[in-house]
Amino acid sequence: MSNNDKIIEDIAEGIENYPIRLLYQERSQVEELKRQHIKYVKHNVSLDSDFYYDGCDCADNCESSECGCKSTHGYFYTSQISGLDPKLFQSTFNRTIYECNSLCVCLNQCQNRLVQHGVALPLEIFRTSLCGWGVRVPLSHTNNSKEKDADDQIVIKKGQFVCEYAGEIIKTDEARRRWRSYKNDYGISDNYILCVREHIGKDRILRTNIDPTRIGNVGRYINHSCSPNLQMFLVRVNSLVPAAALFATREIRANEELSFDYSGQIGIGIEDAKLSDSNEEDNGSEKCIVRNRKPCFCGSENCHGYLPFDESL
Ligand SMILES: C[S@@+](CC[C@H](N)C(=O)[O-])C[C@H]1O[C@@H](n2cnc3c(N)ncnc32)[C@H](O)[C@@H]1O
Repeated sequence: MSNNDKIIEDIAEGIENYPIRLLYQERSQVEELKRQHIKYVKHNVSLDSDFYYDGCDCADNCESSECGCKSTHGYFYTSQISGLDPKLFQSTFNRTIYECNSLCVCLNQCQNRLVQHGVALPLEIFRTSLCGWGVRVPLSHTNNSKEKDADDQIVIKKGQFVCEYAGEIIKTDEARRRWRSYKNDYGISDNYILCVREHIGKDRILRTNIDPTRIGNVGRYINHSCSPNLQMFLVRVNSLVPAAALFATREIRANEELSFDYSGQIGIGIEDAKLSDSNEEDNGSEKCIVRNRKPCFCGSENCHGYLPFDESL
C-alpha cells in the first residue's frame, strides 16, 4: 500500500466472513467500478430451482468413514489447511467435489463444508500496472506485519481454498448476447464471462456460464496468468449448478497477486500453442482469432501471448 492509496474497507458490505478491501487512487476509478459491478453476491445467482442430494446423518463433523456423503461422493478436503489435499494438484484430478448440504444432519463446521461458507481470507482489490484491478492478500492481515521481511510471509498454503468465481448463471444464448452488448451498452471492455464444461461419461458435456460482470463476488477481479497460483475446481452444494472454486496451487506470499488460468488448464493448451506461434496479422484463418484476442500481460516466462478466449461466445 502506498501513501497515495485510498481505501474502501469492505466492498462486500459485511456479507463475506472477511472484509474485501479496495485500494484506489482516483475517485473516478471507484465510480467506474460501481457503474459496472452493481451488486456484490457471495455465491452464484441462478434461476434454476435448487436440487438437493441425499444428505448424511452424521451427528458430528463427518469425521467417521461411515459418513454417507463421503462414501457416495468421495472426500477431498483436508482439515489441516481448510482446502484440498495438496496431493491432488500433482495428479490429473478433475472430479467435481460434493459438499455436505442442507439435508445433511452434520454440524455447520463439518470439514466437508468449505466453499459454501464463502471467501476464506481477507482479500484486497488493488490497481495493477497493466491489467486493471487485481486481487491479493495484503500485508496488514499477516500475523507479523511489522517485521521487515513481512512481504516474504506465506499467507496462503498450498491447497487452501481462497474464493469462488461467482456471478449470474446464464444460458449460452444469453452469454453470447451479453458478451456483444457489454461493450456497446456499458463501455465494458473486460471480459468476465466464464464458461465451464464438465465431461459426463464419454460424450456428454454440461456447460455452465457464469457472468459476474454486473452481479458477482471478488473472484471477478482476479486476473489471468499463464503461470497461475490458483486453480479452479467445481464444487456442488445444494444445486446442480456447480460453484467455480479457486484453490492455491502453491504457497502464496503477502501482496503477491492472485491469478488463475482462464482456459482452465495448468499447462499450455493446444490452441494457445498454435496462437503464440502464429501471432501474425496476415496468417490466413487464424488472423481474425488473433485480432479478437487480448494480449496477455501476465509477464510469466511461459506466457502464451494472448488471453484465453472461449470461441463459442
Ligand atoms: C475477470 S476480469 C479481471 C479483472 C479486471 N482486471 C478488472 O479490472 O476488473 C478479466 C479482464 O481483465 C483483464 N486481464 C486479466 N488478466 C489479464 C492479463 N494477464 N493480461 C491482460 N489483461 C488481463 C482483461 O481485460 C480481461 O478481459
